[in-house]
Amino acid sequence: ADQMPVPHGTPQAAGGTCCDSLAEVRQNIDRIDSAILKLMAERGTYVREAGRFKANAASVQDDARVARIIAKVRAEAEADGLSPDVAEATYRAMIAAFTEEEKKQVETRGK
Ligand SMILES: O=C(O)C(=O)C[C@]1(C(=O)O)C=C[C@@H](O)C=C1
Repeated sequence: ADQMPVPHGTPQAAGGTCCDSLAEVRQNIDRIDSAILKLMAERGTYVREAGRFKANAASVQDDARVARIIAKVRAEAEADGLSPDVAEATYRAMIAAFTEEEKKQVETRGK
């Protein structure tokens, strides 16, 4: 309904082979989101594992480690053709949420 009869410009995704419709664009975004979520779930299992090595909730947050992750993520994003700012914003939000979960885990575990 909100699609234009003729799209602007030429396709840029999948080596210029996609897409012919907004529906096709969104099918691909949904497919990629499912893959990202599986990787996030796997990442979460290792964040939980990191919690096993933290003495207490106050030591969960490691700002130096976060700074190293962000620097690496920005460089990799650049090399992959992804905006480093988009990558950094996404990672800061993701790490903040994982950090909260890890803090709760460490607070509530048996001593
Ligand atoms: O590397 C750690 O020590 C972690 O707990 C994992 C993680 C992350 O999500 O990458 C989470 C919290 C810390 O602030 C740093 C990094």
